[in-house]
Amino acid sequence: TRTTRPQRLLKAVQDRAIRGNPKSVISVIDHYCRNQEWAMNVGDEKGFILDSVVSELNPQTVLELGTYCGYSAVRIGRLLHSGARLLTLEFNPDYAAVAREVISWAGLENTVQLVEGASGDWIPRLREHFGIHTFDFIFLDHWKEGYLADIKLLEECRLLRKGTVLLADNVVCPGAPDYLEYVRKSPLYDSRYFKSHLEYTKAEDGLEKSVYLG
Ligand SMILES: O=C(NCCNC(=O)c1cc(-c2ccc(F)cc2)cc(O)c1O)c1cc(O)ncn1
Ligand SMILES: [Mg+2]
Repeated sequence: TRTTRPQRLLKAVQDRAIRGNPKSVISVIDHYCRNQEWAMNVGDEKGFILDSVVSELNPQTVLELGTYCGYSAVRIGRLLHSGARLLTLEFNPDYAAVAREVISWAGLENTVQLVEGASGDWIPRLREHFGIHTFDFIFLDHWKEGYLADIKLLEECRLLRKGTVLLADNVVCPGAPDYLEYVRKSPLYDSRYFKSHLEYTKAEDGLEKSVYLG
């Protein structure tokens, strides 16, 4: 049977990227998705904004919702200082299998931990299962319809603290209107939109950065 898009992306990484070199994994994926086959990675343009938010924050505990092929896990993981950890949740087992290989090829298996399952099931168990108190940084890039429910769950589970930064991908395309309305209206958040483009295209998209005020 035919290979899947994530499997073809992984083959490009294994054929073309340097093992243990996150920068080369990122550039191979971006070149492949721009020139051969589009894929829903956050990409280089929005990735540059993601990099600047992470670098400025220098977080110790990071949560990513929606791993897909592991591109943003590698982007974030490469910037974390020793001792810092990224926990990334992926529901789709086929995506998770590819992402584990991409994260390992980048040499980030000790920094990035991939957990398979639904975010709604895992969020209430993160504290007792992984000994996490609160997150410094959260990147939302999974089901767009799930963004709002999941941040409300994170609030309920007291996994946010004063100053926790949430960065949400695709708030314009495909869009997350209920999430945007909530973070922009709620007194619990200070929110700002970073205008950009849908990965590897000219269509508008952007990232919403929301600081939890607690
Ligand atoms: O779809 C699941 N995850 C991907 C979420 N991400 C996206 O959907 C996504 C989509 C797009 C996108 C934009 C324009 C377009 F024309 C087509 C797709 C871009 C992005 O940057 C994304 O991040 C999923 C499945 C499942 O069974 N269980 C849990 N999650
Ligand atoms: Mg996305």
